[in-house]
Amino acid sequence: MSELTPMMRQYLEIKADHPDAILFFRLGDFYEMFLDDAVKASRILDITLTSRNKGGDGADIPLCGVPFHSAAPYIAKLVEAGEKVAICEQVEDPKSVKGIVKREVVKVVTPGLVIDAESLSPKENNYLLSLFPGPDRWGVAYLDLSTGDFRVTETDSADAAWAEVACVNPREILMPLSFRDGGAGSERPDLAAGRMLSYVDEWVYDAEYAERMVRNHFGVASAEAAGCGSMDCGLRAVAAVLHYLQQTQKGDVRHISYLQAYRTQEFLVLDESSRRNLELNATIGDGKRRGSLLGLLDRTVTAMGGRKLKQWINYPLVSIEKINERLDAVEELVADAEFRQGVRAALDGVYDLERLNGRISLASASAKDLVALRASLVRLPSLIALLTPAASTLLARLRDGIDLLADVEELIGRGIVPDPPFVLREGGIIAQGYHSELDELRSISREGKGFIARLEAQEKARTGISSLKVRYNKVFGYYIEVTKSNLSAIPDDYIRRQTLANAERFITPELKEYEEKVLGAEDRIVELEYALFQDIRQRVAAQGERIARTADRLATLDVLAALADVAHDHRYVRPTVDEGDAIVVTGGRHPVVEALNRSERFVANDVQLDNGENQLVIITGPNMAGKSTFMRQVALIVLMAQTGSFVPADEASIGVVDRIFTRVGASDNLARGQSTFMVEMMETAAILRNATPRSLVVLDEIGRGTSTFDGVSIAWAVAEYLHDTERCAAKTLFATHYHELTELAVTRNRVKNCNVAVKEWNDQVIFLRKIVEGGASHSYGIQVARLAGLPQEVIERAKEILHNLEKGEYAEGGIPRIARGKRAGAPKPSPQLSLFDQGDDLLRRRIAGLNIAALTPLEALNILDELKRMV
Ligand SMILES: Nc1ncnc2c1ncn2[C@@H]1O[C@H](COP(=O)(O)OP(=O)(O)OP(=O)(O)O)[C@@H](O)[C@H]1O
Repeated sequence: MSELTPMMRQYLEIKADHPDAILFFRLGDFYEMFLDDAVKASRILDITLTSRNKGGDGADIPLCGVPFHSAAPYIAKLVEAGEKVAICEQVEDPKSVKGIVKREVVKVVTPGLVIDAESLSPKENNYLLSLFPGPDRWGVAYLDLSTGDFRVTETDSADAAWAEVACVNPREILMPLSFRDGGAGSERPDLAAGRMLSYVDEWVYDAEYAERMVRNHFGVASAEAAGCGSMDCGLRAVAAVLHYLQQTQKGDVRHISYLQAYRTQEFLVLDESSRRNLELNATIGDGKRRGSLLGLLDRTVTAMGGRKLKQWINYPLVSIEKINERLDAVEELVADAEFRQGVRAALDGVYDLERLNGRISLASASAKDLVALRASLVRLPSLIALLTPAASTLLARLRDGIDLLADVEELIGRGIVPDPPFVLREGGIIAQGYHSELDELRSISREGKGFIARLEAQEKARTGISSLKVRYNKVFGYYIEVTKSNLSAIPDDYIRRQTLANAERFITPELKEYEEKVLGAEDRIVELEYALFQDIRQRVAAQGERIARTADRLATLDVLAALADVAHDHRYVRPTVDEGDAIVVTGGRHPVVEALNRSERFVANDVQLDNGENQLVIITGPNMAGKSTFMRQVALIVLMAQTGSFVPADEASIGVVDRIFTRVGASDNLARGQSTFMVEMMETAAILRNATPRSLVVLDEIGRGTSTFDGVSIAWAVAEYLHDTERCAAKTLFATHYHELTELAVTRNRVKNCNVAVKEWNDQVIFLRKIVEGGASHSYGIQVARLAGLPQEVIERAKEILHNLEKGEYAEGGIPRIARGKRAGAPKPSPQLSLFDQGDDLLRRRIAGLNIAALTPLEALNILDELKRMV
């Protein structure tokens, strides 16, 4: 080590503090990477890896580099590949007499802290999420550094905390260091996968430190004032985020000025699988946005509106007052098409103010960003004018809360040219008239250039050399060029500088004097422009809170207008949302199936669920009839109503729901090492534990993942439990293929049977898609299998087996009908009896199945004994 060059020593020292990051080590106009970092970076970035003797001991060190001026895309690519990048610059060392000698890390870019990569999709947040597992609660905090959106909550279980992770979908998760080995990350590898896990020292989570951190950052007297309230675990999760920010972002993070604390009870609780099953954000099949509820409703015209809509859909409200406030606003926008379109058009040119604000605050905004901010602000007065007559409380509040930010608009308009260049250091950014010294320098530069043109004419006249040129290059500055044939005519005051093949170059004292003035002015212009730009950017950054508030209001307005637009186009109606206990929907439709499945007209259906006679609705019907679609549609209508959206129905009255649980189909979670059946049972257990009479439960064929007898028994018992247990007597839709369950209605008075009607025609089944009262008589599984293209031979044999099963399994003489032919020497299987036969029926069937003529006396005696025991 002692033989290393000083530079390498410095590199290794810095690297020791950032072992998990690729170090971008500034050397002149390049960022260099060494050793393992170089090997990794050259592979990911596909750039040349070289080696050089920097070790001083003869050892070659691998290295690669990227130009300083165009480093951003390389950094973005590394971060995209899941790496952290520590940017190390030369900084002035106050202790050093010579000036710049020190290098230090000025910023660490991590996947969760990306603010301006192309990979940031406009309508998605890029969250850094922090988990703090306390003894009985979990703190969850998440921040989008690019927008300043910062939220905190607490959950009462690890599952609920991971449900937040699934919903928030962060790129990076912060956890206490003690969880590195086999801790929380390994608890849910499926959710941890694909996200960077970063660990924070335990002491950061110390209550006192956390409180101090939060107070200092938000400049408030207590954590309570910062919005953390009494969330002790939440506070610690927040502190970890702030600590991590301090470690990675050396710059100002003023735009992170507001922490939004929420309690899960303030929202309709949706667990992870319900969000997935209802396809709120993405489809189950291909994980795409198209085909999801969000995909359908997202007609927002701004990126911030898109992000807010996602927030609304994932966190529907439970406050009737707030829901109706949103619905009033949507109604006003639905009713007046001109108003709605006007608002949407006014918002259409508004840029992503949240991200612009983030970049401005983090001093990475370009002049173009400031111009974009101004272009957005310019649109606000006409938007306010449009909103002036708005009557609904929410629209009026938004209108009154939008800050025109006229001072910011004026400053940018006065200071920055309308179409500035991308590169800040090229000049041409600051508008004429903004700064007198700059104007003066510019006129010197202009005049200087004019002087040089005049000088050329003057020298031509003085020397009589018509081909004489005044030119400029970086080495000599301005010079006079005379071709060889004219050399005899040059005056005495010309000083030779360079001889070329055909010409010679000269300077004169007068030319040099002007040159100094012009070039000096130009250098100073670039410097001054940059300083002025930084000053403007800082002054705008100081207004970050105001910009953030206005951005939030514009986003809300955008969401309301988008919901209204969809409602208008798809003929949705305003639901009545109240405290009643009933969900009554007439002519309900599945919003997405209706919109996307154009090959079949959507058949609307009614539903009534309440805590009385219609608490538990058992839905039977063939496969493919539309049971799942119907149940999901009910859940989506409730969810949309509580989001503040109109709903796809002729009429809907929704008694507000506290939770929606869905247990739909088989969702394997092999990554978690659990079987399909296990997951199904765990989800069912969670429902029975957490449902309340105000909840909506959707159960689709539970118990299907095991043997028929076990399955039907579990399904039956679960249904009974949901009916009989007061604590969790939720409004329940229960689809099943076990027709036996329809019997529940006989003994339980809050059970209703429904089925999805079909028509039989020529041994074919025609789906009517209509939900009607009563249980289904048939499964029609075989007909559906035929539709799916099973070979005719298999279909015929299945029918035969079905017939036999229905008629009893044995032919006369005890020959089993299902297996073709007799099994030699095998003991006779006992006849499979219906689960729900009464004891007498068993006896009767056993006797009916006897072929007396074929029995030996001993067999007859044994059977008699068996029958006696049965009695
Ligand atoms: N009301 C409806 N109107 C029009 N098409 C519908 C309707 N309901 C369902 N469909 C169509 O029928 C298809 C099958 O519906 P769904 O999956 O809900 O049936 P299912 O009864 O749950 O079937 P399985 O028991 O096999 O799961 C859907 O993909 C949808 O396109």
